Amino acid sequence: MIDGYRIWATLERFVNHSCKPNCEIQKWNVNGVYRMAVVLRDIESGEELCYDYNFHSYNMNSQQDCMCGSENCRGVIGGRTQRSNGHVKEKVTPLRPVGRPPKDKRKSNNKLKKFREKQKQAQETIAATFPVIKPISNKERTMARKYSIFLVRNLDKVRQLRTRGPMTECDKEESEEVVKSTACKKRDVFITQLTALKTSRSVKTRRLALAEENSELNQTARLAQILHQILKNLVASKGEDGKELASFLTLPSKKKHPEYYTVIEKPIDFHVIEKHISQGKYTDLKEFDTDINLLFKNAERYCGKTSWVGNLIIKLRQVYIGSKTEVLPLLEDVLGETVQSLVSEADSYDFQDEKDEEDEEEVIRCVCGIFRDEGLMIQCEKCFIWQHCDCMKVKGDVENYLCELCNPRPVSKEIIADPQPEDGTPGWTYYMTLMRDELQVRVGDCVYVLRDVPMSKDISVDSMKTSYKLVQEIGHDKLEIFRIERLWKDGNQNKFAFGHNFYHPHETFHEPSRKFFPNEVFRMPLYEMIPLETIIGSCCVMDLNTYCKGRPKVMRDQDIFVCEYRLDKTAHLFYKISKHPYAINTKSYCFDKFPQRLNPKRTYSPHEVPEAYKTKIRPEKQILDSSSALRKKKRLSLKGKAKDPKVLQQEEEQYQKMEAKKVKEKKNRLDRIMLKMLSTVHTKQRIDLSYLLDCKRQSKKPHTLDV
Ligand SMILES: C[S@@+](CC[C@H](N)C(=O)[O-])C[C@H]1O[C@@H](n2cnc3c(N)ncnc32)[C@H](O)[C@@H]1O
Repeated sequence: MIDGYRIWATLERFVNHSCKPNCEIQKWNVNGVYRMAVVLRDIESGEELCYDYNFHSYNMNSQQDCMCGSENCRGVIGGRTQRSNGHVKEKVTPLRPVGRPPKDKRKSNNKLKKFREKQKQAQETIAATFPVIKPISNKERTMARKYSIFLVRNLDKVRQLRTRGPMTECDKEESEEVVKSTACKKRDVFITQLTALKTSRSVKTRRLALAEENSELNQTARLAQILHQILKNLVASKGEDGKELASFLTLPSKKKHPEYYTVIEKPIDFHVIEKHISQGKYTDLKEFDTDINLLFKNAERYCGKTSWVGNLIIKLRQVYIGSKTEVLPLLEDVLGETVQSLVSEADSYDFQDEKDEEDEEEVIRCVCGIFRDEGLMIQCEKCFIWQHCDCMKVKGDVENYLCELCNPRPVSKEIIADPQPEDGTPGWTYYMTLMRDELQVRVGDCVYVLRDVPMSKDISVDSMKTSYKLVQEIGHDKLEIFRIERLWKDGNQNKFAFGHNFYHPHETFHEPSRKFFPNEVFRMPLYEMIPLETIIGSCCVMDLNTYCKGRPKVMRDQDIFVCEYRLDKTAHLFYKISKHPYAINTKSYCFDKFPQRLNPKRTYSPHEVPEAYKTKIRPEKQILDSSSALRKKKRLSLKGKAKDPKVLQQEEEQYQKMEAKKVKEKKNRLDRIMLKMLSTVHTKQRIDLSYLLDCKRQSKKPHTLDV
């Protein structure tokens, strides 16, 4: 550990940065564990060791000044390859290790070379086949990515090039007009709404108006475009006979089929949904989802699940899920992070649940405690539960097999992994489960791990330093969450686990505006090896979909965490986890499903805004309010001593003057502090904090302080 940010690090943490270093940091893979090595050049006696941090600078405006004193000092620590204030820093040749470059470097260099060659070849082929299309500008590219315009436009172009040769001017105008007219059609409704809203908002500031336009209307309009696309896919999907599947799903005439309207409480069809989209009714995917599912359910209810319409609905559902997944990146762009769960909602509930019900009777209960249907399984003749043959040390062909409860016998709860990992260390035995006293820990489990317990002087036994036996003195908030990926006993029968950590939100680097679930954690790619002694207890980290469905039995609520993202090594960047390893069994014998799926919302925790700041009372007013309360108190205490009303009025006026003077003094002091702060900020990079004064502006004349 060379980063002392989270836990106590090793000696290497004291190595300072230099722009002209005499060491470098290399990453080595030692038995599957990453190690950082400080590799030295020839060092003079007494020479200070230093290496080039080359940090990725998180905040380009507040980089740390470098004091290495070397000739080519870059002035700041790190950011060698980054742009700083618009300039690329001078490139410094890094110190190269002697001999062959590390394996991964060689590989990536080769890959890059191959990729460039392939790219060149592809470009040559394209140039030979088609006339060259003028490359699009950066601005166009950004817009094209955002709205997928590029794809449509170029697809048309390429198609035309293939069929009829180059596009004529006339063709161009035609295709542009089609794109323009559809875009206009979609936008018109919202522009009308926008104008209506603008007129009713004339009292508000322009900035506020802009913000509202961006966050609400713009979002709805962009969402509408995507929903149109999904609906278009649904309506256009065809069955085996070539007929459009959706053509059977239009609402019947009320006169001809009045019975339909007595059976179906909320009739809906694709035309209604399209109308809702065009009117901007859908502000999130959930509302749209509800309507589409209602349409499917109505059809199933009226015609029956097993009818030909029922079969048609199954196909349409698949098209629907496929279309949603296709536009997922666009949806994420418009709606934010929680889209994945919404997209997977329909499939998870409608299909998975049915499947679960079918398999419900097949109960797995094995000594390993793992509820996974894997390897050869055997069923108890008496209680009908299934067990893993490997765990029970039986072969699949045993007749009249009875589990350890129906036929009581001693069984080991430490299950050896079969086969042993190929890259395992010779002399070590790898396990699927191991016992830490009474606690059974399994590969795939999440556990609380105790780390670096400050040792009190009277504890003389060294092994107690990080033992679970000290947990009562530590408190659960000091524990780390750890996913076990390997378990083994070394040659001396010491037990170890290998796996990775999860970070809590406060341990990550994130924008202040990022929201979190209260029990959200993030998967870290830092792997480590821990003695089993350091494991305190079990917990459970779930993917969002399963988290919304229910809870594993025998797991306390406070030990449940939800994880949707993994972090990079620096804990700076968040990546969505597409496939979660170690899926949780959601069958009823080991999982309690909620009657209704949860819909958790992310909040600003752990950056909760103190209550006092949430109220709209301005600090000034608060001071005045509290002082008037004091005065009232005073007056009450003087009750009984009659005073001349004139004297009272004079006193009141005097008091008000004093208060006003105090407020003025405070204001002056604040101005002085702000001006002082301002003088420390680099002139070119001033930060505009004027928005902080917005609430003042609404009631008073504009503030002129340029912060
Ligand atoms: C890993 S620590 C190095 C050890 C640190 N000097 C100490 O005594 O604990 C990194 C910190 O040391 C300081 N530092 C290291 N190299 C520096 C340099 N060239 N110029 C200025 N500060 C430096 C910075 O404060 C930096 O955040």
